[in-house]
Amino acid sequence: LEADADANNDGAVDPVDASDFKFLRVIGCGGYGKVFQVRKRTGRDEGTIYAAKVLKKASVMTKKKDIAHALAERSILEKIDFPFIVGLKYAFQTDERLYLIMPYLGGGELFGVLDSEGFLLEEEARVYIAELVLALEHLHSHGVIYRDLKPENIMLTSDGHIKLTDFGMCKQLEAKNVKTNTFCGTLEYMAPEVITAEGHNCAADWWSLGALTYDILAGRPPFTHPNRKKLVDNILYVRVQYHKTFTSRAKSFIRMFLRRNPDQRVINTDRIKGHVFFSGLDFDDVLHKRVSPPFVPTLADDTDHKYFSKEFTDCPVCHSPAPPV
Ligand SMILES: c1ccc2[nH]c(C3CCN(c4ncnc5[nH]ncc45)CC3)nc2c1
Repeated sequence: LEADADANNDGAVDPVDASDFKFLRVIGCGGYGKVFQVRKRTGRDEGTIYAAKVLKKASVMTKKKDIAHALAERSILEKIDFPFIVGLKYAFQTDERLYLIMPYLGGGELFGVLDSEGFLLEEEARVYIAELVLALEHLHSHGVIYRDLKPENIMLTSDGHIKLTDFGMCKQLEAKNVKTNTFCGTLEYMAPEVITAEGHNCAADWWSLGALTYDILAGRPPFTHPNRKKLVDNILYVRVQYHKTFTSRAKSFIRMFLRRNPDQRVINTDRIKGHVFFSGLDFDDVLHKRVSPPFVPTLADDTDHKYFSKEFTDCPVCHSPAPPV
């Protein structure tokens, strides 16, 4: 794979493998693998900090088609280069593991900001929503449906702008319990047609954007319930309630997307970007990061992991940072 290479000084390419990285700490852990903070030991980018997602093949890819699917999805990521979508810097594999090396995003999850703020004002929220609109527009223009847009997949860079991460390869596999084949991930932002597996297209991502916008403004998703069955029923059948703090333009914006019939959902990005919710916001300024984000992480250095859960970074037992062999 072309991503298995690292141009050296004379332009020749050297293969990259796990030994080219010092594994510093765990920053994410799921049923099918872990994500480590790593430092490159070699090449022109020696010293650079990356996030290394390490996927255990045996536990996730029991069929050749799963491996083919993961590699195909990986090759899409290698070709996508967009300000609000995390890139794939290197990708390589051993017999046991798949390695995806991505730029390290020190700001942690967007919703870490919201956890500390509770909810955002419309003026603040719409900067993030505008960046997400551009990210979805770009993905869809490349024929990629994100399908799993949710808070934990939206990270912040050190300058406070957003990056979409993961693209569902691991999360999709991680979320699907291979034994029962039932989806066990986050349902709150998932479109009805994805939940009922009726097949979906890019409209599913716009539903999720509506649910995310509601959450950022209200401090909770539009559909919640402690019981998963009742949560699904709410998503499929219950009318959305808007607190009186929602402005009419915010309700109008969200209502474009929270329509249960995907054919009635607004998916035209000119109409979306032209909505009064974004009035006064220049999307060319958004694209070129000329619009300041509402929050800029305060990071001491390029390895600062203060916005990552100590459950991972400090756990000495189950998450040893020793390089996976
Ligand atoms: C399987 C198992 C555990 C996982 N943890 C993740 C998260 C971990 C945090 N992420 C990132 N953090 C920092 N820089 C990052 N750059 N790119 C991503 C990233 C996002 C992914 N995905 C997983 C999939």
